Amino acid sequence: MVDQTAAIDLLLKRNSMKLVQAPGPSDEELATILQAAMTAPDHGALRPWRFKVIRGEEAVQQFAELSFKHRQASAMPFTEEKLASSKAWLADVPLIIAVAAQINHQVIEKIDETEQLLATGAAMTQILNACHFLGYGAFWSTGIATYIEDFQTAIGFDPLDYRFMGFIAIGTPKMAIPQKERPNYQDFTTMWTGSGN
Ligand SMILES: Cc1cc2nc3c(=O)[nH]c(=O)nc-3n(C[C@H](O)[C@H](O)[C@H](O)COP(=O)(O)O)c2cc1C
Repeated sequence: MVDQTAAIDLLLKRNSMKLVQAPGPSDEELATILQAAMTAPDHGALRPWRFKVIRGEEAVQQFAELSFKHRQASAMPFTEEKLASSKAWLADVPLIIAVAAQINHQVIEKIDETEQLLATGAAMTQILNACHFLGYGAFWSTGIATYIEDFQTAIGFDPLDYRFMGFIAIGTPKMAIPQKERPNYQDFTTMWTGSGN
């Protein structure tokens, strides 16, 4: 029996956590996290999301080095300070899931690119939620080289076919995750009661 109050309480407490370390999710937990992404809303059941799992020290470091190489060769290289802090961050991350939307051009008149991006973003949110539910820290980043086309191609997301949406760094939180003060939904919400209002 699902404890609905506990489930909602947990959902309301979701926070991103950037500072993570090993251990990352087990094989079984990783499967659960990725399966959670399959529950994302998805117009036309296109399943536009594509995931690349980058797991373990060697793979994560190769991904990091490739990102930094492209960033430093770009028109907007990091400062030495920013480079050092970004390297220090990724040095401890045990798992990265890089995500792209594979755009289906056949259906684009009915289900446009924005909708396909939204479905992929929703899948990424489900990954964040699943990590949180399992007690892992997770952080969605579009930093470093995410928007550099040569980097996108290098990791297998050729921009002709894919829209790279960034990566999620996942692991054991390095410290208790601080609970953020969230805005009140009422500040973002009005009632619409008909055209007379
Ligand atoms: C599409 C997207 C890209 C993001 N990219 C970055 C990023 O590159 N750097 C960063 O500091 N935060 C980035 N964030 C924000 C963090 O993932 C996180 O949401 C933020 O720190 C607020 O924490 P919260 O999720 O607990 O509210 C991004 C969020 C989204 C949705």
